[in-house]
Amino acid sequence: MSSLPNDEKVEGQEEGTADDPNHIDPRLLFPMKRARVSAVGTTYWDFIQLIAPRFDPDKTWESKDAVDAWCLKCNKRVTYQCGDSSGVRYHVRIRHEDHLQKMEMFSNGGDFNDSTPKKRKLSSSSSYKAGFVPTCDLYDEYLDTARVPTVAWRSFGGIKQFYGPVVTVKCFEDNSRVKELVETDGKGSVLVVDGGASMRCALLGDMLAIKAQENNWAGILIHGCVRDVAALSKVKLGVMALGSTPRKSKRNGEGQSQLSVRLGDVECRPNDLVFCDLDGVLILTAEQAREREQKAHEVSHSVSL
Ligand SMILES: O=C([O-])CC(=O)C(=O)O
Ligand SMILES: [Mg+2]
Repeated sequence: MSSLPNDEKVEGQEEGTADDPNHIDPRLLFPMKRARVSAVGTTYWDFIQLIAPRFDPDKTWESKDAVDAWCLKCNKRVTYQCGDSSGVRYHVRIRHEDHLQKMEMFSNGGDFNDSTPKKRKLSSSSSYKAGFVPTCDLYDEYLDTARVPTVAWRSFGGIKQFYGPVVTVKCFEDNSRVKELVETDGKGSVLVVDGGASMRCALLGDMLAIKAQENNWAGILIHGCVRDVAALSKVKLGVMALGSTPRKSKRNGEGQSQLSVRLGDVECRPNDLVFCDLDGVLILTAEQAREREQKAHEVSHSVSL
């Protein structure tokens, strides 16, 4: 897994670097303090530590400062962003299954306060608990049964990897529907906007992105343009688009939501599950997403019996 793009180079550091995937200066490592403990006393963080942005013996680092995580067993960097441990959970699930099986906590999506694994009702759409998985790992698993739009996406938001069930908007140079939707509760969904690839005006800027972040959208994917690029990069929201332009869009109440939309050479439907990161975009059908969830459920259930 690659490091996050906004990792900073460590100034004045003598050994190791904070952005080398295979080497770390041990002085940069610090434990995750808020790791919740499973029924059998283990956590996802038993051999994974957080990476501080620089060496400072006088500072007590917190998880919000971490630039990524480090697996002490694999000697490998693991993706981590404050508030999002899905990269760590994915790493433990894929590389340290034995540890995971001891934990008995996969069934409740990593919410370790509930120590008794329960049978979980499988949802039809919006609660995919398997967590973020890098798009290249998903591609290797699904090959071309997953949809990968042949589109030169650029990442504009402060969150570089995001995923969620799809809510669609189809519009052309009019962002009325986008504005309406970011003012509603996104429930962790990704807003997929088919803007007809228009480069003439921007369908999103920092104000609408902040609204989306406040209203629990995981991200916004725009087959079109954004603006306010400098400010957008500071908003803790996933935003990917084709490019940017200063020109704003119309707002004449045009456009439709929850239609099947087109992203370059692929179709994207409401309730598909979309994964976005710096490698691009990968879309699973709702059926594939349910199968994933079912598999995760079976693993956890066999563990908890
Ligand atoms: O208001 C718009 O249409 C886009 C924009 O500039 C913003 O969201 O900040
Ligand atoms: Mg603006």
